[in-house]
Amino acid sequence: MARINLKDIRHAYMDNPTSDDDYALKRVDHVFEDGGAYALLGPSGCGKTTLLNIISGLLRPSEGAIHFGTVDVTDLPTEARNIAQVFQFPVVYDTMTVYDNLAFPLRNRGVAEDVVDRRVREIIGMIGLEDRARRKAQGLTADEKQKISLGRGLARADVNAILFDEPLTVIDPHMKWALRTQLKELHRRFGHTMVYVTHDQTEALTFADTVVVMYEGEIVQIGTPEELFERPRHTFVGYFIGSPGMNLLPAAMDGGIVRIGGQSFALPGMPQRLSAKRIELGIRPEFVRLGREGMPVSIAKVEDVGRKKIVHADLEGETIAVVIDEDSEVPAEPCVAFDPAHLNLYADSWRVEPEGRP
Ligand SMILES: Nc1ncnc2c1ncn2[C@@H]1O[C@H](COP(=O)(O)OP(=O)(O)OP(=O)(O)O)[C@@H](O)[C@H]1O
Repeated sequence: MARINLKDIRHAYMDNPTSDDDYALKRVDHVFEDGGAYALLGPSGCGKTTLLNIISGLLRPSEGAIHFGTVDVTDLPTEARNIAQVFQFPVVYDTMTVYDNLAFPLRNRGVAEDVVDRRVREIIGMIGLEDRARRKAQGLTADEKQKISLGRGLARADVNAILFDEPLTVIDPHMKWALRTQLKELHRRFGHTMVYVTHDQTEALTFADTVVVMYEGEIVQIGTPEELFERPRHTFVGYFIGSPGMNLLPAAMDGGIVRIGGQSFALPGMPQRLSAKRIELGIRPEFVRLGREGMPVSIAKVEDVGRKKIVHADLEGETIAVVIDEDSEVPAEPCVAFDPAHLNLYADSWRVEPEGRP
């Protein structure tokens, strides 16, 4: 296992990049701690796979260096980095049995056959393929083959890190949940450094202790699932995490007072003035109260989503989402009020950090 240190990494796929926009990765300076479970989360094209390929050695960064522990691996090929990788689509030996596929990475390293057997049995149980152990991979479903790929990635105990690139794409939704839980359990037991790429927030938030959110080639926030929910550092995180995402309302600020429409909010720890082109007030739909007091709204739509309802309303020309319990009623003359403890202020998309508070 190893601590992975990405030192001032930038990457451009084109020759002679000139502006920031020419870089698929603008600048990444970050440490993945030894034994941590990390998710790289972000929309398509934000640079997740580029970053993962730099860690695995499939790609050499245009600038910067990468260290595994104390070793500079920037110029080392993948084979020399001692990592396991699981890709989006199955990589299995069709003519080998499920058992031999899982044993392969261990036998390849000369691990004693009794240790191989113990480990392979453990992994086969974990991926739920006990009854297929002696069958050739050929003829298995894509779903089953991907479980073999996952199992192969987990087989060796002595790797520096295990890298997963959207590994559950071909797995059916029910099994996804089970495998994610097992991966987490495995992480707890063996303590591998794991980096897991996904564009699915549920996958990221349930798998990882720390989520690295990427947007347009940059890391916009690194935090626990709670931090990303409570205090999104960037409006993109507010919008991307949560279902529905955070409400962002155009605001003005003067003398430390934030205004939206006719309403004023005194937020503790805010500067007196902000020199930003765009100021927004962010509040999660879960922290908006719908009742008879506050700012009047008109209701556009009410969605029933199981145990909750999502109310979409119009507040002074802006659409706002509110989450209420399924048995709550929408009042005749509805108003919204914001829980001040959960208000976030954004200047040009970045959170204004209150002085003396997190
Ligand atoms: N081989 C390549 N040559 C040129 N541009 C590339 C190459 N690979 C990726 N890119 C570009 O780099 C940017 C980042 O791509 P990357 O695949 O890292 O994003 P991603 O977040 O992993 O997206 P996805 O989830 O769709 O795989 C994108 O604009 C993409 O078009």
